[in-house]
Amino acid sequence: MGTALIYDEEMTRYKLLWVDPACKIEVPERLVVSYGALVENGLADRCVSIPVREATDADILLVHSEEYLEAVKKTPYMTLEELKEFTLQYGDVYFHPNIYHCAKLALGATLQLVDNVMTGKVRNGLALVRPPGHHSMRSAASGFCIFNNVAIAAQYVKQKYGVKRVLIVDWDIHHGQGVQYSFEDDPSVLYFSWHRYEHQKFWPNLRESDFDVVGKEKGAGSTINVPWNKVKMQNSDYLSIFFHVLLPVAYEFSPDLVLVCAGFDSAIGDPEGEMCATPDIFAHLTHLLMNLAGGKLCAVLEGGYNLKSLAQSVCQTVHSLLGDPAPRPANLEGPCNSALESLQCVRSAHRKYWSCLKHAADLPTSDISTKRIKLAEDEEEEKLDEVEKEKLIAAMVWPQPVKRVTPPTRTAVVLPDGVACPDRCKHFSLSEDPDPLVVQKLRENFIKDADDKDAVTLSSLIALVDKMEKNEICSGLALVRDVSMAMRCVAQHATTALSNRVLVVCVGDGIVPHRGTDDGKTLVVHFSSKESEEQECKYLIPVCLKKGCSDASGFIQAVLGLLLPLGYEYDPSLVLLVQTPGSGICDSVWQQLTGLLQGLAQGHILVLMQEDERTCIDPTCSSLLGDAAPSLGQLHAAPPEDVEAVENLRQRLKADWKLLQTTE
Ligand SMILES: NCCCNCCCCCC(=O)CS
Ligand SMILES: [Zn+2]
Repeated sequence: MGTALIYDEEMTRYKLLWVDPACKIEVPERLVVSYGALVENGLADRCVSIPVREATDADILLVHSEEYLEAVKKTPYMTLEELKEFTLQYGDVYFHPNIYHCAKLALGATLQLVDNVMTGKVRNGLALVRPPGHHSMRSAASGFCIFNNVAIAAQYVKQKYGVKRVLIVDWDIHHGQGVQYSFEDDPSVLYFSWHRYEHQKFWPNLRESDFDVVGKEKGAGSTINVPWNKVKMQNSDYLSIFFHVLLPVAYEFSPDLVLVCAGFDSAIGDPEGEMCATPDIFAHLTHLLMNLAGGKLCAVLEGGYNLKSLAQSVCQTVHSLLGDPAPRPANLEGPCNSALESLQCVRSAHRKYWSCLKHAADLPTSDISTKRIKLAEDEEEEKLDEVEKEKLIAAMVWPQPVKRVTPPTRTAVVLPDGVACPDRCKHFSLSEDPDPLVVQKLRENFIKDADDKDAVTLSSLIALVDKMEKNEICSGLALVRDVSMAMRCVAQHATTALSNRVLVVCVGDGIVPHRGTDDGKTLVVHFSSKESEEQECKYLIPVCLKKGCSDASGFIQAVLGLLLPLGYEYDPSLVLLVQTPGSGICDSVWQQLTGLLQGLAQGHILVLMQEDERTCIDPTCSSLLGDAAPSLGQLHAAPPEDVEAVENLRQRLKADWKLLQTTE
C-alpha cells in the first residue's frame, strides 16, 4: 500500500496583511518550499495524490463551538479594519478574508488523509496544510491556528470508524494546548507532546504544559507533556524521549491509529524553536512510529518557519513514510542534563499509569517545578536580543541530509534447495563457483567439519554482505544449517574485510560469537531465557528474560528501552539478526523487531535462521520489504523480573552507553 500526499496550493492564498512581529513568520512560502522540495526530490510522484475537500460544519463542530464557527464564518466579508479588530480577541494569530476557506481546506485535507488510511486505500500519508491546528481551542483561535485539524481528526475516526484508541504524537516545538484540552479526560486518545518550555517562560506560557499535568479523571495518564527547559536540544535528546517515554507507552497503549502533529519548528534553524536537531532526525522519528497501529500513520503539518530546514524535514518524513531506508544516525551522544531531568520527571509522573514505567525513578532531587519563574519578563530587554538572536539562528548551518536511494534490490534471500523464494524478494546464489581462496579461508576458520554445501552457503552470505556494502542490496534473509557458524563467519567477514561495525542481535538460547566484542568491531546483544555463562562487557550484552522472547511485553520493552538506544548509539553499518532455535518468539514480535532494527545501518540487515524454520520466511520477508508489522495488541504488564532485569542492565551499562540514561 502506498503513501498519500494531500496538498492544494489554494492554502497558500492568505497571509498577514498588517504589521505583527509575532505572526510574520507564518508565510505562504512555507507550503510552497515544502511541496516544491517534494517535487524536486521525486517524492511527490511516488506518493498517491489525494485531493483536498472542504470541511463541513459538522466536521468543525466535532471540536469547536457553534458561536466560534459562526464568528469565523463572518471573516471573509470583513474589511481590513474589521479583521484587525476581530483578531485582537485572540492571541498570536491573524485573520484574512481567505483564511476561513483555507482553514476548511486544511481540515478537509486532514480528514481526506484519515479516510484513505482508515479505508486501506493507502498505508500512511502526509497532509501538507496551513493554517496549522494544534493551538486552536473550542472557542478560540491561537498560535496561527483556526481549526484544530488533528483534534478533529481524532474525534472523527472515533465517531466514523469506531476506532478505540488513537495516539497523537506532537513533535512540533510548541505545546498543542488545544489538543490537550480536547482530550484531557479521554482515555481513548493518548496525547504526547514535547515543547520548548523554559520553566513556563516560553509561549504559550501555560502551567498545564508541564510534565506533572497528566490528564484528568478517566484520562489520567493519557496526556504526556515533555518540557524542554533549555534550547539547543539535539538528536540524542529527541531519541532519548522516544526510547524511554513515548515508544514504551505507545506499545503498551497499542493504538489503532497514529496521528502526528508534524511541526518542524523543532528542527535546527527555526526561529521559534532554537533547537539543534537536524532534519534527518524526522526520518527516524517517523520510522520509529511506523510499526504501531499496523502502520496506519497520518502526519499533518503544524509549524516550521525556517524554510530550509522545514523543506528538508518534510522530505525526510515522506522518504520514511515511503519506506526508504533512513540515513545512519551519526555520532549520537547522550541526552543533555536538562533533557535528562525532564525525562526523569516525565517517567516519574507517569509511573503509576503505565506498567512499562513502573520501575521509573523518583522525581529528581532538584525538582524543576520550583524553578517556574514568575512571568514578569522584561519585554524591552528581550526584544533587543530578539533581533540579534534571529540573525544568529538564520545563520545556522547543518550538513545536507544524505540522499536516500533505495537499492535496486530491496531484499535478497539465500534458501536451501527446494524452498520457494517469497514474491518481491530476489533469490540470491553465487553467480559463479565460490572463489577457492575464500573457501580455503572459510575452511580454516569456520567449517572444519562441515561439508561443501556449507562452503557454498557461507560464500553466498559473504557475497551477499559485499553487495549490501555496495548498496546494491538493502537487506537479506538466509536459512542455514548452522546459524552460529554462519553468524561468526558473516561477523568476521564484515568486520575484517569490510572494516565495519556489526550489531549482532541474537534471539534464543544459541551460541554467540565472542570474537570482535573486545575491540568494539562487533556489538552483541543476546536475548535468551537462560542466565548466560558469557561474561558481560561493553560489547557483549546478554539480556536474560524470564520467559525469554516468548513474552511479547517483556521482550518488546527490552527492545525499545535497551536494544534500540544501544543500536542507535553504536550506529553499525550492518545489523545481523539471528534467531536460534527454541527462541519461542512469535511472528508478530519478530516482525516488530525486524522492522524497528531497519532504522539502523541504512536498512542493511541480514537475518539468519535455522533452515527448518520455514514458517518464519514470509513474515520476515514482509518486514524486510518494508511492510508494517502487525500490531501486538494491548500489552499486559511485563513480568516484573524482566522489567527489573532491563532496568538493572541499563543502570550497569549507562556509563558506557549514554543513550541508556533515564536519570540524572
Ligand atoms: N508574545 C511573545 C511572542 C509570542 N510568539 C508566539 C508565536 C506563536 C507560535 C505559534 C506556532 O508556531 C504554531 S506551530
Ligand atoms: Zn509550533
